[in-house]
Amino acid sequence: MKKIAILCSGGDVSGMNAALKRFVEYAFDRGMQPCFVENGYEGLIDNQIHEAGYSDVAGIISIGGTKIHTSRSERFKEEAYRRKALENLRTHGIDGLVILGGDGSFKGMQKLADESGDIGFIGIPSTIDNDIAGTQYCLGVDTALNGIRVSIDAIRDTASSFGRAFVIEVMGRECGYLALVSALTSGAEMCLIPEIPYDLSVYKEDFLQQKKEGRSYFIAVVSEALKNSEEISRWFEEEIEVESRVTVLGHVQRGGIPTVHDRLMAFHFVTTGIDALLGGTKSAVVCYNNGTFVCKPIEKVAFKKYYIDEDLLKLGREFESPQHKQV
Ligand SMILES: Nc1ncnc2c1ncn2[C@@H]1O[C@H](COP(=O)(O)OP(=O)(O)O)[C@@H](O)[C@H]1O
Ligand SMILES: O=P(O)(O)OC[C@H]1O[C@](O)(COP(=O)(O)O)[C@@H](O)[C@@H]1O
Repeated sequence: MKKIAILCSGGDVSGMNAALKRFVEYAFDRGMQPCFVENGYEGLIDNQIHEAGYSDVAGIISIGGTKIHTSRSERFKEEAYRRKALENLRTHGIDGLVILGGDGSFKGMQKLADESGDIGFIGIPSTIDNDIAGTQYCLGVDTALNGIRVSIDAIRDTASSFGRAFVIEVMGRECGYLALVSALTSGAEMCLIPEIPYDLSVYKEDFLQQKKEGRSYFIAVVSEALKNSEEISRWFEEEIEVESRVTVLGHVQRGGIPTVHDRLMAFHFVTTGIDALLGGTKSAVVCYNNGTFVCKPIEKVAFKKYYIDEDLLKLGREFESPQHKQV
């Protein structure tokens, strides 16, 4: 292998820049020329490909987002545009491509790999949603969770001062992982995610009892997938008789200084990915499980449903059982 490239696709995450830095430095270490594809699959189609050097990655490790930009590309779903993308890779003499993205990006990568034959493709799970089957961890999740924690801690200050209920809507697309872990680690009273059926009448009995015992405020964390934040807020006002506000955390969850954990994970993901390309892998996704990084075929990753770990779900189910917490 002489030349390898990297691109970012789908939602950006904090830690992508650390991955770019490792990519450039490790490619040079292994005697290859690293290249950047700007702007995800859109840039691949439009030939936004250039060689990268040490100066391109100097000072970016502590910055969120991605220096080479990302995109969601409708054109890439059409074979004619993917043919153009492959032509561009060949023109630049690129033997391997590393793709930082989520399962959508990997589905696109699979098509590209099937249509290519000679170029190697490696996916690195990168999404704050942590919703990719086959890997326990996706790059960016730790930074997102820590950002959410800071927001919920701050909301608790005003919630307790006013004696209000706050319904905090957390991202995750169809997956409740971010909401569940955030609710558990911020000491929320309520957690609603698509993976756990809930019964508001059980919450009602518990919350009214807690109110009697002196609780004056509530924190509810709800997954964006349920699309019911306003409804839950009204429920607090009407059924629990406590003033309520909704906070949609939104895209603040996608930014911020990458945590140490995400920087380190970026290094391991990229190292494993480049080693796999050098070992002749033509198409795979780097997965992290129980402390180990391994490459798995895309079909075991992108086309399977992700399930939240059962131990976490068990903890999540405890939100609905009456706890009569004292404040
Ligand atoms: N079935 C598919 N075939 C080809 N390309 C796809 C497919 N699904 C997604 N992609 C490409 O991957 C990009 C990123 O996917 P998306 O689902 O938006 O984000 P993520 O990779 O984070 O899940 C899409 O904009 C599209 O270009
Ligand atoms: O930034 P956009 O395009 O509005 O998309 C929002 C979605 O992107 C995410 O932040 C991340 O999703 P992906 O990593 O799968 O792209 C989701 O949690 C959210 O639903």
